[in-house]
Amino acid sequence: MELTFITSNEGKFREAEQIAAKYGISLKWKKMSYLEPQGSSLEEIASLSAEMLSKELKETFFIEDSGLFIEALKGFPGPYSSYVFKTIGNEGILRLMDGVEDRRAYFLAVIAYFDGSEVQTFTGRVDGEISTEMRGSGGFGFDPIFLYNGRTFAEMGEEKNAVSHRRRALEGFFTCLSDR
Ligand SMILES: O=c1nc[nH]c2c1ncn2[C@H]1C[C@H](O)[C@@H](COP(=O)(O)OP(=O)(O)OP(=O)(O)O)O1
Ligand SMILES: [Mg+2]
Repeated sequence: MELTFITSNEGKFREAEQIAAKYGISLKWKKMSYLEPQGSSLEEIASLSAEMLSKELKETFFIEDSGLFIEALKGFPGPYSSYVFKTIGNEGILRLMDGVEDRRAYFLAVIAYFDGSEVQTFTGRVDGEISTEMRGSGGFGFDPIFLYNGRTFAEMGEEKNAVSHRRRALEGFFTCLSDR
């Protein structure tokens, strides 16, 4: 089975491709950015984005909206993670967290799948902590500052795919497809 994944983010695509292969699914990368409406939750943003794209494209596809949510910062950067990463980046987040005791954070990924007639969403979450310094060279985005069981996602390499928010969201998606 082949599915089209629409994203401008190569890191997301590479990880999704590796995870899909474990389910015997191949992914076609439609590399493009798309309008992301402002929204209060990733679920809302992902489903609205997929609805808008479905009017434009006459094919089935899925997208993913994801983000880093930091408890001490009341969920920031959350739905604004892409913009925050491109502006202040990991260094900026570490500065905001300088001296903050509560390091709890989680990643969320929401897959929105358009099957030709409707949009369905699948959510994955992984809990961790914000490190006090950047560590590791693997992965992408906020991986160097996201600690999971003592290692950053950037230090975990492929092991990240076994526990990440992306793995958990895709697992729900692929399981639902196989039950159809
Ligand atoms: O596993 C991850 N490890 C580290 N950082 C991550 C991860 N997953 C999302 N992130 C961060 C970076 C990204 O820029 C933002 C998602 O923003 P998001 O709008 O979903 O993605 P994007 O703009 O990079 O690509 P696109 O919208 O074309 O799919 O959150
Ligand atoms: Mg985006």
